[in-house]
Amino acid sequence: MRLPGDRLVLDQVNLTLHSGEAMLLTGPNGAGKSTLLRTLAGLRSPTRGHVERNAPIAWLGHQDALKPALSLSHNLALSAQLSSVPLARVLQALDLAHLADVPARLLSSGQKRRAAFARIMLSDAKIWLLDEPSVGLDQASIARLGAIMAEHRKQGGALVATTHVPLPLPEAQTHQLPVIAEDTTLLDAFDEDFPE
Ligand SMILES: Nc1ncnc2c1ncn2[C@@H]1O[C@H](COP(=O)(O)OP(=O)(O)OP(=O)(O)O)[C@@H](O)[C@H]1O
Repeated sequence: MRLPGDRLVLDQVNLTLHSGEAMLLTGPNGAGKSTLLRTLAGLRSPTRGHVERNAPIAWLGHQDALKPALSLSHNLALSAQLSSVPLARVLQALDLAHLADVPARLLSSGQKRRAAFARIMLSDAKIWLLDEPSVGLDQASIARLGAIMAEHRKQGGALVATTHVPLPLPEAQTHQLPVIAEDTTLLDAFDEDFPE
């Protein structure tokens, strides 16, 4: 994968994920974990090669995408309306039920992260693509996330997660990405993204 500035971040990546499986993308800052995940999601096209997806995907990015003035349950209302999973069950699984009527602006960062994860659970998608899902979560919440991800796999789902910390994902494949590009090429990328 080449980014603006002719920056090579991913080279010779070959991954396969089956139903029930999980994959962790690891590597240092800047190695290309998010870029690979965005490519898997179809948010970016690979310079060479291709991605085959044969099931719907749900995407958890770095932004929690909550409207500050709306309550947690209002923020999730549209996803809940389209979902086959009851919102109450999702809120309970994420220990968010007691916060349903609280405006999102009053939630802590870990609570916001769990709220963003609620959308994933409500998506009905078979493939979950999770960019650093545990950021801001305490140990109990990470364990809860582990149980939710295990249940998703048990139901035939699959997931790919980027992470800098160990996640409770038994029998997950780990794909470690190396840093390929020098950071100095970023300046060229900047010029290309924002021409004068
Ligand atoms: N649109 C872009 N244009 C140019 N370079 C980019 C662009 N997006 C990302 N990069 C560069 O590509 C490299 C990989 O970025 P990416 O965000 O995928 O890394 P990462 O492994 O997820 O890092 P982190 O662990 O810090 O989240 C970085 O050096 C980044 O600066």
